[in-house]
Amino acid sequence: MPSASNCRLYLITPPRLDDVAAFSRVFEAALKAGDVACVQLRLKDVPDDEVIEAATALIPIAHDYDVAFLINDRPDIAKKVGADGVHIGQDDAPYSEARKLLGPDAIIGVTCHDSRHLAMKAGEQGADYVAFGAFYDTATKQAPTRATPEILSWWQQLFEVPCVAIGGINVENAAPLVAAGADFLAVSSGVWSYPSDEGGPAQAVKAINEVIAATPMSLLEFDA
Ligand SMILES: Cc1ncc(COP(=O)(O)OP(=O)(O)O)c(N)n1
Ligand SMILES: Cc1ncsc1CCOP(=O)(O)O
Ligand SMILES: [Mg+2]
Repeated sequence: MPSASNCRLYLITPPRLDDVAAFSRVFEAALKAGDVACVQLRLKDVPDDEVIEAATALIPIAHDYDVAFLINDRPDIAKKVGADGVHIGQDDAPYSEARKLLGPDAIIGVTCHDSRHLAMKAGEQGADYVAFGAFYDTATKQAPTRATPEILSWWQQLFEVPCVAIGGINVENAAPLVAAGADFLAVSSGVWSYPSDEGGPAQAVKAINEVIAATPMSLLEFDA
């Protein structure tokens, strides 16, 4: 039986930001264009100083729009820059360490790939969300697993902790994940690489919000 979806957009920054001032302008236009619940600063293989510089520029903008700001991989940097939390993967700092460092109010999300077991473990530990993926092909990361939408329906039906869908999500392919029960769609290239002659990232944020608004939740059948 279809019911209204509460799904929201979760932005992941591009993996490199060569010009933080220029990106800040694009970032603000994107946040102005439609609902965004959360932003994750995901700069890979760059010195800490670059992460700190980007976070220092982007956090005030995110907070102006009531958007939570997370740091990828690094609870220590999240604490240092005053971020709202951290996203950790299975090869990053353990959940318990991140929670100890950041305290009870921080948002801590955990990568669970396509694993029910990892998600139940993260949920029991106290994670604020569990992330499943990759749902589609993506050039942003060599994703080690491919998830199917049934895992979202399974999680949505059984647990209170929100679930995030990630991996290759864009305006065209977002709807089945909303219908399957994703609480958040985590999107990077589907927003930042949206063609400028079609309105660029701001238009992508608007269009994904329109897809979310037009898509009721209609949970899939799953194996028990
Ligand atoms: C929301 C969200 N989900 C999954 C990931 C992937 O995290 P991880 O497996 O640690 O890989 P990297 O992002 O660190 O390359 C994520 N970052 N965000
Ligand atoms: C970080 C991450 N983890 C699994 S897929 C992925 C990449 C997300 O970026 P995109 O939305 O561009 O596929
Ligand atoms: Mg990681």
